[in-house]
Amino acid sequence: MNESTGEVAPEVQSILETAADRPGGDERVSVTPRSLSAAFAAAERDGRVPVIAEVKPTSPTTDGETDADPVALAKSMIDGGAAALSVLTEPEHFGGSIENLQRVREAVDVPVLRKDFVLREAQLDTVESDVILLIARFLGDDLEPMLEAARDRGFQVLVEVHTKPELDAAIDAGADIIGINNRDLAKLAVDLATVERLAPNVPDDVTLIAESGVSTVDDVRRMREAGANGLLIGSAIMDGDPQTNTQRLTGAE
Ligand SMILES: O=C(O)c1ccccc1NCC(=O)[C@H](O)[C@H](O)COP(=O)(O)O
Repeated sequence: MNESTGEVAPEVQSILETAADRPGGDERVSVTPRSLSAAFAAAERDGRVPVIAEVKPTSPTTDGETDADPVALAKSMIDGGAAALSVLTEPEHFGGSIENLQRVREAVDVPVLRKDFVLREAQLDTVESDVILLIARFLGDDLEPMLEAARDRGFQVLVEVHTKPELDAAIDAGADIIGINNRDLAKLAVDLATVERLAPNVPDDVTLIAESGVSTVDDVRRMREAGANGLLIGSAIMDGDPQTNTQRLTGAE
């Protein structure tokens, strides 16, 4: 783990410890990705808010765990208008799996984000996805080499930030898709003002994604007004009927 991690909630400390122990893939992956920007543009043309809907069986801040079939969940999110999907592959704290990602990506034709805590280059080779998440806080000085290593394999890279220094680091590293996480991993508290505060510092040619804590149509509008090109939404879609929930949120404008 990188020195720059700083203080994090005990749940996140546990996530990082298990992530550090997880092996990488045996062979270098080579991805031909489905374009996230094309998927967002298609959604905009249809009048849908570009939403990356997340298959998230559980999390440290969720009660219980769903045993619903991830492929059925994914298809209902797409029927609800999701432009892209995110699939948790972290097993211990989020109930995710590599198999879930593989099955979902095979079953749909939209871009699929691998949502995990990737800390080392070899972990990029665990499985193919169209987009991969790198979290600036956990990578520190390794962010730029990891971004390059991911792009060399064909991945589109979503770099997640929560603070202005992390945003500056992401921009310096050359990130062209940046997710501002409204969830503070030090306390697990969510504050939508995070996106509002940081978004004005994001260059116009960067695709900006508002992550976490978006529950209502008003939240969607608030994040869009702050400048988000797309939104990553998990709990509010998973809680109840995923198709109806996705339809409500993608139809917010
Ligand atoms: O969701 C959590 O409880 C969580 C706890 C600790 C670290 C990360 C966590 N979430 C990861 C995510 O990035 C979210 O799943 C994603 O942004 C969607 O958030 P939400 O719409 O609030 O479910």
